[in-house]
Amino acid sequence: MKKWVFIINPSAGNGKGKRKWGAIQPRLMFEYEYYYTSGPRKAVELAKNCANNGAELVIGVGGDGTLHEIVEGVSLSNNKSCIVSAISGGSGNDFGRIFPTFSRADELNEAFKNGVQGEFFDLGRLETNHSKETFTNNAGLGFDAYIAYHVNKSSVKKMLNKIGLGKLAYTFFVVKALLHFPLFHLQVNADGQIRNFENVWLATLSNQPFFGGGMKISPTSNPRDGLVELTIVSNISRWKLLLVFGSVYLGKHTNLQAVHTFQASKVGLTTDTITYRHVDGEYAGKTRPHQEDCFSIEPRAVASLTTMSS
Ligand SMILES: Nc1ncnc2c1ncn2[C@@H]1O[C@H](COP(=O)(O)OP(=O)(O)OP(=O)(O)O)[C@@H](O)[C@H]1O
Repeated sequence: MKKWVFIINPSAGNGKGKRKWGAIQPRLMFEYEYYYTSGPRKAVELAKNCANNGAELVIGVGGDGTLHEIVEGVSLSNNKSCIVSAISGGSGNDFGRIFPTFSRADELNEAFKNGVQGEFFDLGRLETNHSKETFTNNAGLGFDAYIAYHVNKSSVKKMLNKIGLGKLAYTFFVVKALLHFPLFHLQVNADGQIRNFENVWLATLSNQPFFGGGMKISPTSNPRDGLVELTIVSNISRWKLLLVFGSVYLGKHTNLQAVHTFQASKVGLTTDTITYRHVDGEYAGKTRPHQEDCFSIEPRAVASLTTMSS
């Protein structure tokens, strides 16, 4: 019998995921299992167990943090044919900009009746001296990770979320980061080629084009090509950096002098000072000076739903 599982993060999108699930669940016309996550990292174990117990499809209801955990969990299972999809219910939802997802109950009912097919995509891996992480969309160091760290631990965000103004917290921390973020020196080892960069704001490794809720940071990234794209922003004034962010939405930033891009299968990044890391927008610890963080791609590691065009 087909086994479909929903994993719902009730806190994603300030309750948006939970509300979407509440609207969809009563209209589902097939048998399924569903679980709520009770806190950070819980979706990893849930997804791994569901895949090991024969799930054909695991659907995450939440944002990119939730999907990050579900993809990791499925990658750790011994069920290589388990497919991951989503009902976007977070604030960013970059997973759903590139991988097929569901938004209505009738789509789910139809798909269950007709059957679904999977298509493997590449999984990003980050290995440091102290940890191992995966990434589905992107990972990186610097300014954006600093913002992710401060927003997520901030009590201001929780307070503003309660009155529906959670996005203001991001604006607050973007301004704070513009004023206070300490720039760093970065050594890049891209497939054996060494380059050095001064006054770096951020270095992002992309498995797919989108980042930070719709910014097209790496327009040429393809999650099925076995490669990762590196985007570095350096040597630009604090206020001109805002222009870079403006142009990223259109994917036009890659022509700017302050933006450097590389393609590789393996990238080592070494900073001269401590800076912040993220994987799929979730804070992932801090770098140690002069210790290399190694980013790589595991080709075709996990299955998403087949895209319409293929
Ligand atoms: N029950 C829970 N309570 C609190 N946090 C949870 C719970 N379940 C999962 N989480 C955590 O919530 C975080 C955010 O999830 P997700 O990214 O899906 O939502 P989001 O609203 O898009 O958040 P973001 O603002 O980071 O984009 C994840 O790191 C996840 O580990």
